[in-house]
Amino acid sequence: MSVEFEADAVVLDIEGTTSATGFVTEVLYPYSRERLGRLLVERGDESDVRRATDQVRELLGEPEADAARVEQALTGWLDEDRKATPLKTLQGILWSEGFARGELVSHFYDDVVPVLRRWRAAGLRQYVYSSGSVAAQRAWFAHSPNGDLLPLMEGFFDTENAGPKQSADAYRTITAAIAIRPGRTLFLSDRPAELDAARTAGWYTAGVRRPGEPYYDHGTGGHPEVRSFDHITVGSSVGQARPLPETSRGR
Ligand SMILES: CSCCC(=O)C(=O)COP(=O)(O)O
Ligand SMILES: [Mg+2]
Repeated sequence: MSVEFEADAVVLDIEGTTSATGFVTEVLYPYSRERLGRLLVERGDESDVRRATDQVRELLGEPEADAARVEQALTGWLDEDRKATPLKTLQGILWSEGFARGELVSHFYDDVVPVLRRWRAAGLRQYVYSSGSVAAQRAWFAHSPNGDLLPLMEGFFDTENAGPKQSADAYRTITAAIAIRPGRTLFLSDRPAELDAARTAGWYTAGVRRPGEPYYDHGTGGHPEVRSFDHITVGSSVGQARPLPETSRGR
């Protein structure tokens, strides 16, 4: 199915939307699992590590939890794929260093990068909103198989600077930060609950359903559905694209 939107900004989920969940769980997760323990023990004095460790203790309700207990909690959350902010902060540290060392290269579905280049050339403002930390997102875009994609992007949001992805308030926070009206912003995600929250905040939404992804069988919960970025047309008043007729607009 093809859908058309009249928007000035597009905000992208990563896992399941621009990129394969399998790559995240089979490449990135093991990479962080093998290194979390040493990070906690050897670099516990670094401000981001200390902040994340304190957040883990707070979530556990165990202010005295030692590094071993914190690591046990984090690996438990990794196993259940709980997208807890401190886990994502620590993973982001490890992944961004792995990308910088050339040990990791990100993954994008084939349709994504050409479309992002086209939208950017047309003047659309492009952002990311992912459970992965901003550090992880930036490294992901900087170290893609297509080279450095950071110049295509205007900004990055995660659960620390915006809030939980299933809360409408997070999308309101992003709206305030990017200074683009909610009715001119499109969110693309694989998860219906995230799309619901964005729609509650007044954004356009489209559910991305790709074969093999965990949410493929869940439907899009009534949101316009696409199987490829090639099936999305965005008309932008900041770019050169022509305005779309009212009748063909998706929502
Ligand atoms: C480069 S971000 C790493 C992926 C990740 O850890 C994650 O949780 C992505 O979740 P999303 O919100 O993008 O579905
Ligand atoms: Mg996702």
